[in-house]
Amino acid sequence: MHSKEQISHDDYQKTADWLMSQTKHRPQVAIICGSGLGMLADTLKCQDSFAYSDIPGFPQSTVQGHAGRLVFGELKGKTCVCMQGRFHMYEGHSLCKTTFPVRVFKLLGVETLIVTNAAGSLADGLQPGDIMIIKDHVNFPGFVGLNPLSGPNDDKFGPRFPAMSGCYDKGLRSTAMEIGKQLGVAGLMQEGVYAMVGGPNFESIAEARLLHRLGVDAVGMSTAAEVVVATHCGLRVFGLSLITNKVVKSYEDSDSVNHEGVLEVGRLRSQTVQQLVTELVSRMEINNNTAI
Ligand SMILES: O=P(O)(O)O[C@@H]1C[C@H](O)[C@@H](CO)O1
Ligand SMILES: Nc1nc2[nH]cnc2c(=O)[nH]1
Repeated sequence: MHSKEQISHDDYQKTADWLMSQTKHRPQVAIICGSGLGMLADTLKCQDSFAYSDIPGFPQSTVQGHAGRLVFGELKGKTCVCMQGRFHMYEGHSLCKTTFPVRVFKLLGVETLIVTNAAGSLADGLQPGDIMIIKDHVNFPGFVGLNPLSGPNDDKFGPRFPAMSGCYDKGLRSTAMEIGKQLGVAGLMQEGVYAMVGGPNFESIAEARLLHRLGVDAVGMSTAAEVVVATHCGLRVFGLSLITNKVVKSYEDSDSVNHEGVLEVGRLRSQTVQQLVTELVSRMEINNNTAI
């Protein structure tokens, strides 16, 4: 299922055309909300929102904490589109389906993608409630050929062999750290490496130890595939992980992670994440690139 499914340029274009026929908003920034972080969409003014089930070609969200709505609106003078709910491999979607919205955003004229997620920390210095600014990722599904760019390359979006060095924009990362200082939350923030695994199970202790030894700071079940597709089509990317739990690395530790706990930390930190993203969008420079 994962390697065979192909989506044509026309399929992405049809969805983009439908959305442009339904809203006057022409977004410059897209935001993908992670588990428990859907409230980011609530900050948009003059909203037009669409249930995923009403959008032609869109996959459906099946995970608790992912509302399944695409929200357009204004944030600090920038036009944004916000995914209240994302798609994961473990839901049974192919990777090109999980990343379908990213290419639609490109066709809508989006220049910058903000990705957020809930993640478990491997790094000893990252505690639940901390915010990790993603400086790089490890795309584990890609190691075994599960890559959204597999199959014939669509040259209209980008090159066959895209570089991934520098895929998380350095300028946006340092602006975010600066904003953290001004908001008085610098103590909660640090940069780190995110790893995407397939899920849906959380890590065994041996897997956690392996990830830690490999230099992974936080692990989750999304994001890297979206960023690969965004980078391929030339979007500027900013990513953050809300650390919702520590990944258990010791056989003596009786802690155990669950999805409700993940959502709860999302609720507790929602306002801080919202302030950080709002201020980042406010300071962004937009080039007004034309859509493909
Ligand atoms: O959509 P994200 O990556 O934020 O969701 C994480 C990974 C799983 O979907 C879920 C586990 O609680 O949270
Ligand atoms: N794989 C993984 N995903 C998460 N999402 C939130 N916490 C975790 C975690 O500990 N592991």
